[in-house]
Amino acid sequence: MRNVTLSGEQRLQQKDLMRQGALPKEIMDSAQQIVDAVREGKDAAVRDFCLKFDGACPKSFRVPDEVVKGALDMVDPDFLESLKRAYRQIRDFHEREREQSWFTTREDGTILGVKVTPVPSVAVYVPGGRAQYPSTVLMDTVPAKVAGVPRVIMVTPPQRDGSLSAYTLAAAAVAGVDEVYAVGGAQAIGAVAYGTESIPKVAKIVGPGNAYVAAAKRYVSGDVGIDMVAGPSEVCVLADATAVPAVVAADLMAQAEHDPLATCYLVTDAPSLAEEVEAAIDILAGQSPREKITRASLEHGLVVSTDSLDAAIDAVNLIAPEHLELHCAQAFDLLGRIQNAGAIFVGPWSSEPLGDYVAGPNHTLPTGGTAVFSNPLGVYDFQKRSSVISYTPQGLAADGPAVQALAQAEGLWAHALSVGMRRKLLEEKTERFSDVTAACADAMATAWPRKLEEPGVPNLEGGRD
Ligand SMILES: NC(=O)c1ccc[n+]([C@@H]2O[C@H](COP(=O)([O-])OP(=O)(O)OC[C@H]3O[C@@H](n4cnc5c(N)ncnc54)[C@H](O)[C@@H]3O)[C@@H](O)[C@H]2O)c1
Ligand SMILES: N[C@H](CO)Cc1c[nH]c[nH+]1
Ligand SMILES: [Zn+2]
Repeated sequence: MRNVTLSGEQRLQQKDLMRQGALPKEIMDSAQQIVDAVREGKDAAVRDFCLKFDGACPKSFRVPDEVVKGALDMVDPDFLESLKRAYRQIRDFHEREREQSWFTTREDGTILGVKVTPVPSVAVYVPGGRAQYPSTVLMDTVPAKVAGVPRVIMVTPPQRDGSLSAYTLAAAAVAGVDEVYAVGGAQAIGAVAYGTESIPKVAKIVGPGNAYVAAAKRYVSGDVGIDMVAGPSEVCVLADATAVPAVVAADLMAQAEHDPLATCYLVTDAPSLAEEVEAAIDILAGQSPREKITRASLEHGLVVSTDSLDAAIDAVNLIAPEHLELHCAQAFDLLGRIQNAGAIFVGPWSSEPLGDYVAGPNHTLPTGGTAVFSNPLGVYDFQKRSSVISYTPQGLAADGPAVQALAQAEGLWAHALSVGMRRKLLEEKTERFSDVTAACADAMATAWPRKLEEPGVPNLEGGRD
């Protein structure tokens, strides 16, 4: 790992962060080319990329429903029991996020509110390149189902033999995915963003993936909704002298083993901790079947050593990691000072993999510094809000003059007319909207009922003239 040592008033700078997670330009370019080719060439293009990047392509991208359900009988009972435990806890957590429609009635009878509607169709991306992710099937699908999304389709890359993992399919059956397609990478994102002969276009794409998937999602956003940039995994451990080096090492390695582009940070004000953690990593990584990926990732990891907890916390907030672990005495007391992190694991017992699998909060989280403005995937990502506005004649009479004055200031005559015409109908004691002729005759007078006073001219360089 690289080392940055800060002392006194020194603080971590953006230039100290290599930001592997922030999607390199070559990957953005490559993802764009793949998406454009799929938009143009549809199934045939998807098939070419599938063969090129996954080494195999199934005859049909759609996985028959009976194959999905059949996977439940193929997997180990212990796995299935654990999967169902995870499902229940994820569901319980996300039920709390569901937003309800609400309405309020003013004294004049006017009703205002918010109508909540599920997104009509979503594609959940489930990664499947360097590992299988049945846990991500649950994390992506449960909030969609809690929100009431009527069509949830899942896309995930085929394995080298063109099949899908029984674990992943069993998770799709437990979570209630409506349709499964064996297609992954940027080509899957292009396919569900624009549609092909056999893969449907959806309204929104969610879920994590490697840098190609994240880059493709960013590229198609706008033409289709996306949740966030959830790219290669990240963890930041904030540790003081109470931290146990081997435990910190295991937690860094737990994210490093996802992807050579995963990024690990250790931020500490304890003088010898970093060396002890690195020594523990050396021993432990040698035993991992994923040693190569783990070491490749840790090579660009960063250790930030500080001589104060304040500088350490500032560094964490600048990093804005996907996952933050607080290995500190009185860890809960630090929570209020953490501004930027996708998920915060408080205290030494809160192993990040608990959050990956079973705790309940979502493990699809913002990466590459986007935790400064993004949220964990949640039910809110699958719900849209429409404002509801229903006026009574009394409400119109009360608010109408303000609308007309504001419309007049904006020079929007018909806006004022729209309200003025209704006021005229009220004045004439008729609520018959079909009888507008009389109101029209008086339209100008009603639209600009009173000349506004000319305002002064603001001096844009400061002060008032
Ligand atoms: N941020 C989160 O919430 C979160 C959650 C879970 C996993 N993850 C991350 O998801 C990722 C999973 O990655 P993965 O690779 O295992 O699976 P993946 O499904 O994301 O990516 C595999 C696909 O990438 C494409 N690909 C591979 N090499 C390519 C190349 N050179 N050019 C173009 N396309 C190429 C292929 O189409 C392949 O099917 C990891 O980075 C992991 O850290 C993130
Ligand atoms: N740590 C990943 C999010 O960055 C989620 C995950 C799934 N399985 C194991 N881990
Ligand atoms: Zn993980």
